[in-house]
Amino acid sequence: MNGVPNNIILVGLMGAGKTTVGKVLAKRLGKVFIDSDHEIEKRCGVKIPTIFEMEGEDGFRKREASVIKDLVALDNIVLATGGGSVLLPENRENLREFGYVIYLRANPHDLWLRTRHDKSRPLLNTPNPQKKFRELFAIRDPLYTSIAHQIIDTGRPNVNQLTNQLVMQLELLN
Ligand SMILES: Nc1ncnc2c1ncn2[C@@H]1O[C@H](COP(=O)(O)OP(=O)(O)O)[C@@H](O)[C@H]1O
Ligand SMILES: O=C(O)C1=C[C@@H](OP(=O)(O)O)[C@@H](O)[C@H](O)C1
Ligand SMILES: [Mg+2]
Repeated sequence: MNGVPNNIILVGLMGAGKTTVGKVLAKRLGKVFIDSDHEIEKRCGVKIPTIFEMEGEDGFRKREASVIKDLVALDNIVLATGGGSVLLPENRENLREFGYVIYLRANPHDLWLRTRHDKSRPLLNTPNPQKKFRELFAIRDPLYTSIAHQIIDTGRPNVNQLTNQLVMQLELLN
């Protein structure tokens, strides 16, 4: 591969840091940052909770698959995906082929701590979001792992430390 791969894809559960780390990482690497959720919102003209309200999760997944299919035609980007992007086999294939997939991993408790004040994630709008995170982790951790070229545990370091670590590791790839 010789150094930093052309396209870098961040996957992981809600709160893993895909959007936050992705932005900083793209800047550091001189790549364009794209977030598939922002792209879906741009195309629809409404926010994600509204899409879930109007079309349900299935409707959202169809839009997400269509956006991912278009984004993997680009080049030299850092792509932050939505946490559920790995559910469809079609997306997993597209993402894995597109570039270097990094799974930002965190435990359900830390993910809950990071997201509990943010109301923009419809799947967490339940009486017991901590339980929801445990359930999502059980289903999705194997899916993220199945397409990842690299798995990073995000427990301790802050966003900047994490990005520094990632840049170093990417530069050392061969
Ligand atoms: N490694 C980290 N350490 C501490 N806080 C983090 C870390 N990664 C992300 N966060 C915080 O968690 C929240 C969710 O991050 P975000 O980038 O939106 O996650 P995602 O896009 O994966 O759902 C943000 O407030 C962000 O600052
Ligand atoms: O995990 C999921 O199914 C989702 C994650 C969200 O993105 P983040 O992972 O960036 O929070 C967003 O795509 C939507 O609310 C559904
Ligand atoms: Mg995000």
